[in-house]
Amino acid sequence: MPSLGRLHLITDTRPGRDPLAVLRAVLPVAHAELVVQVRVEDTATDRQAYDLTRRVVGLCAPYQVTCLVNDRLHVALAAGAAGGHVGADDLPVVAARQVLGPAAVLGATAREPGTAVAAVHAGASYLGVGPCHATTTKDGLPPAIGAAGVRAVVEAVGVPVIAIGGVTAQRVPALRAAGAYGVAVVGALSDVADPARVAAELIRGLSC
Ligand SMILES: Cc1ncc(COP(=O)(O)OP(=O)(O)O)c(N)n1
Ligand SMILES: Cc1nc(C(=O)O)sc1CCOP(=O)(O)O
Ligand SMILES: [Mg+2]
Repeated sequence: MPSLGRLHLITDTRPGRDPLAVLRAVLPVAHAELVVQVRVEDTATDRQAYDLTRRVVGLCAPYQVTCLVNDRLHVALAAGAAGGHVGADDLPVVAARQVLGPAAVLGATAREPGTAVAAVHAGASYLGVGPCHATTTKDGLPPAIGAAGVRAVVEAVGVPVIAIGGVTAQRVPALRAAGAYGVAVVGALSDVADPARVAAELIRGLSC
């Protein structure tokens, strides 16, 4: 299993966004500290997800950057990604592990310690934990759990915890202090004029 980067860039495929331009800017700054999770809108076709993933895998390869695919594990396998990420509406973690095989990176969403422990027993190699803070990127999320909620999960499991939801460079130190191994971001890198500069700030915070 590849060692896990601490900065997870989740592709922003909302209208008007250019996830590949953001990735091209961030890769030379982040190198192997980066993980890219290809996440497409539910309305996207598998072909669109596959084509985007192939391009991401191709961009990541020279930097030894891990590429994962959200939800659509068949796309991950077909496109040569290193693994995938599943949540409560996706394949159960144990089934996702069967699909991907023992060597793949498999992330699972957990919002509290009980789900987190179950996901690790079922085969998750890391956990996405949140929403840490309010976010406008995704609708329908439960209330933010804050750094304290992240700490509760960290104390319950032995796999890397990736904090997600409203994460900014300013918020990284508190999340790291709570035991987060890394962070996953959409808007922090997609909604800014200079994603390379922000990626460098995020990585500085994650290195402490
Ligand atoms: C790192 C990380 N953490 C959490 C999620 C959310 O996954 P999920 O709950 O399945 O929701 P969708 O992203 O599928 O809408 C994630 N993708 N990555
Ligand atoms: C895709 C996703 N999942 C979340 C969860 O808590 O499960 S929060 C989120 C969106 C994160 O975007 P931003 O960095 O712009 O807040
Ligand atoms: Mg999902």
